[in-house]
Amino acid sequence: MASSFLLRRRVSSLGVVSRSLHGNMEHRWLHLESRIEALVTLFGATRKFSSGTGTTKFDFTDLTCPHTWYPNARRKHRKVILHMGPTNSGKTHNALKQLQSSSSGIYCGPLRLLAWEVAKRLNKAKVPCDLITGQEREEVDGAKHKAVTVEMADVTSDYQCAVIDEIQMLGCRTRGFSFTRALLGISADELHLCGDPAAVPLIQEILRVTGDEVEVQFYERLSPLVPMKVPLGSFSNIQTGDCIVTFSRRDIYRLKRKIENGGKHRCSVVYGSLPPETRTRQATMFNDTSSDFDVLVASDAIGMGLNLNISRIIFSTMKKFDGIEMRDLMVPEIKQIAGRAGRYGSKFPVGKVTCIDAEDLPLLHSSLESPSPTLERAGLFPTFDLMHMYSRVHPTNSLHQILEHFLDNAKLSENYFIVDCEEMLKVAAVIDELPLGLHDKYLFCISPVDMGDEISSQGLTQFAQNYANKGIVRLREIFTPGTLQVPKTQTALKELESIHKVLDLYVWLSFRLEDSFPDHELASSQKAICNLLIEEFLERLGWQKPKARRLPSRARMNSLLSKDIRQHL
Ligand SMILES: Nc1ncnc2c1ncn2[C@@H]1O[C@H](COP(=O)(O)OP(=O)(O)OP(=O)(O)O)[C@@H](O)[C@H]1O
Ligand SMILES: [Mg+2]
Repeated sequence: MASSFLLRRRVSSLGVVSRSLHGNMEHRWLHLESRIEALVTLFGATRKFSSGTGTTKFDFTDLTCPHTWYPNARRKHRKVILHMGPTNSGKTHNALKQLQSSSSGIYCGPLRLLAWEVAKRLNKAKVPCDLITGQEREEVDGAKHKAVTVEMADVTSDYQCAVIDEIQMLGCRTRGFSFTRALLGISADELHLCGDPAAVPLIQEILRVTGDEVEVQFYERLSPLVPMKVPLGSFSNIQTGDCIVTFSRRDIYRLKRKIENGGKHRCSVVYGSLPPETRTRQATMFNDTSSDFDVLVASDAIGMGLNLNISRIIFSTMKKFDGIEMRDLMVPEIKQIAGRAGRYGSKFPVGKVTCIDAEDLPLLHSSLESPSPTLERAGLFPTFDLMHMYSRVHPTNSLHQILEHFLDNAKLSENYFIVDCEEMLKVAAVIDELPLGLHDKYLFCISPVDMGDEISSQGLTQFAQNYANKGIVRLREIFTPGTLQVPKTQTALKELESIHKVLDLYVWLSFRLEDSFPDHELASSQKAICNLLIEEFLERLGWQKPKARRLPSRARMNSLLSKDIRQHL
């Protein structure tokens, strides 16, 4: 499988970027320069800015007034409606009703899956809606509505209505700043925020300086959630509609096999590094009562985003490795996951929740009874414009140095924290070696690369090197179509998931540097093939009823793929 990607760690000679190949960038730079001048004006006439002499009185690291970064939104008197309540209480449903009946609008969600679902819902209701995520642009004729992932929220257009879902994520250590940006920056007459009541005081405090009108609506759960007094005990007690929650992929596959070996149930799986398309299809199979897949084994990736017909959530553990240490699950995590059981309107109107081991029950019960701790601060990150202005005054600084400077010196009001940008720093350390402009470097830094994944990080390095050297990155230079296979082991599966991440990264870059990453179609079709091969692996794994295999793998794939994609097989 690894031979599919000829990833090289180093390219010996670094060429000079061909400007002609970057023609489309020139226009963007001119536009950026004028925006920067406008920003300098906006930040106050009393502060002096001089890029020519290298002296300035402008404090770029003063981030105490982030609401002033968004003049469009500040010109509006926004009506902000907070829909606050537990999971499954109809918050998003009600906000979407407003969006649907507005003349123009935008939905911003934390996940691609949520944006897909909203675009589908609006289009079905005959409200044309574009879908825009980092990796998708599906434009619908006449659309005045958009469903986007929060990072893609547009803060330059005007909307009648906007929705930001799962707004409590503004406290997220890494992605919080995107929610803060949407909250402060979206220019809409009506802004609907859906989420956990723990975010209410902070949002009210943040919006105190914007002049917006704020109204809070509290919601109750639409269906009961019953914490069980008894643990699952034996696996023979697993029933149709159960969802077993665990946090490592190894445990997910171990539990799937264990349950399927019992001979009574088949398991769909959902976890973070599965491609989103595969996650959706696994969820669809679980929801479909006519399929064999009646039990779900999942990580906390089900906490948000998927509509699942779960009867009972069963925690296999109440501990999780958070990248640094094994720790107990926190109250909001437990409530978010447990709340998935008993979705309103599904065939399981009462949700139940328990653990495999009796010793975990006290933590489960106490957490479900506790309110989530109040959010204290929202994530913030300097805009690219600020970093660019700083770099004009300190032209020798690398992006890594610029980022570190902002991290070390940022001045913040008490409502904000600077988000963790470890991942960006890792990319910057690689990219700073290349002859690229600041904007290009920044683009690679904010790309959806997983630097903890060796194949994914090597993919990024090679894309950046080829881009810097030649100005054009052909997918075939590092990837040989036709070599992907159904994985036979979990190691091979993990590798295929990583290859999917690299292809996803290519697609992401192709939307931003269209001329330099021209193989958008090929990358998309190879991604689709990865999804099918991963699904084929999942179907082959574990116990199977004799009738379970419907079609031989190649025939099934051909039946699902378009002619365009089949030619790459
Ligand atoms: N008034 C309603 N009529 C019909 N269905 C509804 C209504 N309100 C909510 N639902 C359905 O109930 C389910 C839960 O609603 P919704 O997704 O809005 O909850 P939520 O509070 O946003 O939950 P979460 O915290 O999980 O995001 C959805 O399937 C939704 O379509
Ligand atoms: Mg919701």
